[in-house]
Amino acid sequence: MGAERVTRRTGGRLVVDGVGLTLRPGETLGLLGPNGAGKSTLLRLLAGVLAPTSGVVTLDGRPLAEVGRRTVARRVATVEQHAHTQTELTVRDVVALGRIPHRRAWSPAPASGGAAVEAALARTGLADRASQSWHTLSGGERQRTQIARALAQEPRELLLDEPTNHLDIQHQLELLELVAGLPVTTVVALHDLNLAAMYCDRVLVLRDGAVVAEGTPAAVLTSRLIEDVYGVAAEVSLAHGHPVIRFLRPGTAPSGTTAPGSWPEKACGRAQLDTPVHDRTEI
Ligand SMILES: Nc1ncnc2c1ncn2[C@@H]1O[C@H](COP(=O)(O)OP(=O)(O)OP(=O)(O)O)[C@@H](O)[C@H]1O
Repeated sequence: MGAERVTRRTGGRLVVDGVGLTLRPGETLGLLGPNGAGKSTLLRLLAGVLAPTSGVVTLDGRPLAEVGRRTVARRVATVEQHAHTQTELTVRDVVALGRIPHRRAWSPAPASGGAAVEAALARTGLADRASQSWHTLSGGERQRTQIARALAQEPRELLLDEPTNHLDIQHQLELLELVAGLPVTTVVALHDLNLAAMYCDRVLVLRDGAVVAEGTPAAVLTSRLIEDVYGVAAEVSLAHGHPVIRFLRPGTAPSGTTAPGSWPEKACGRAQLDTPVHDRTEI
């Protein structure tokens, strides 16, 4: 899957601005950037749900329009931020929706949902919830059900929009562990830079719809980039080969120093004032 100079204009504004990307088979690419940067829109363009204003999205080097809707529907699974249903469905029913693109016309759905559905339920820890009504699930359980639906589809490309929303820390880690371990090419929009650093092979940072950085988390997630793109001061260190980001409260100096105006300055005197606040550790 790839994108060549993909642009999307909405409401007279460039929401996605000339994005190019080439996904490597099996990799997990993190899509980063502040609110409104264009992450969700780019995911929808990659999924073929939205059409680019200009540029082209490709699957195996062919434009999506040439590949055909049915093939795209089988190959590419998406998990959007907010899933709703008016219908009374069980967890298993929702997960079984993932099989629809694989069904031949007019063939009935298997009564149990089939092996792919059961495997997806088991992988997401929902097997014992399979008969529960979707409407009674917690936010996190709903999120996991959507992931299970995407897995039941047995896609080759998986597009996830902030899948860790609503999940407690254990389930955030488990979900990304699961996603990163799948033999599936994955693009995942994330707000948590530490999770991106832990689980993504590469990250792509968007700002105002345009790519501002792309590469391994260690190469991209520097304190300078975080300050530049998010306007937030951070210290970045390396642990187990990936960056660990510690955000600093506004006006706080890096560890080992003290920001002017904070209490030790008064206690320790003038020397502390000479430490520049912007001199932060960068890997
Ligand atoms: N249908 C629309 N009409 C007008 N503006 C839109 C439309 N869809 C998206 N936008 C705008 O496009 C920009 C990008 O939105 P998008 O949802 O892609 O950003 P995002 O990076 O996913 O944001 P977030 O992190 O907040 O989810 C936003 O400023 C949004 O308001």
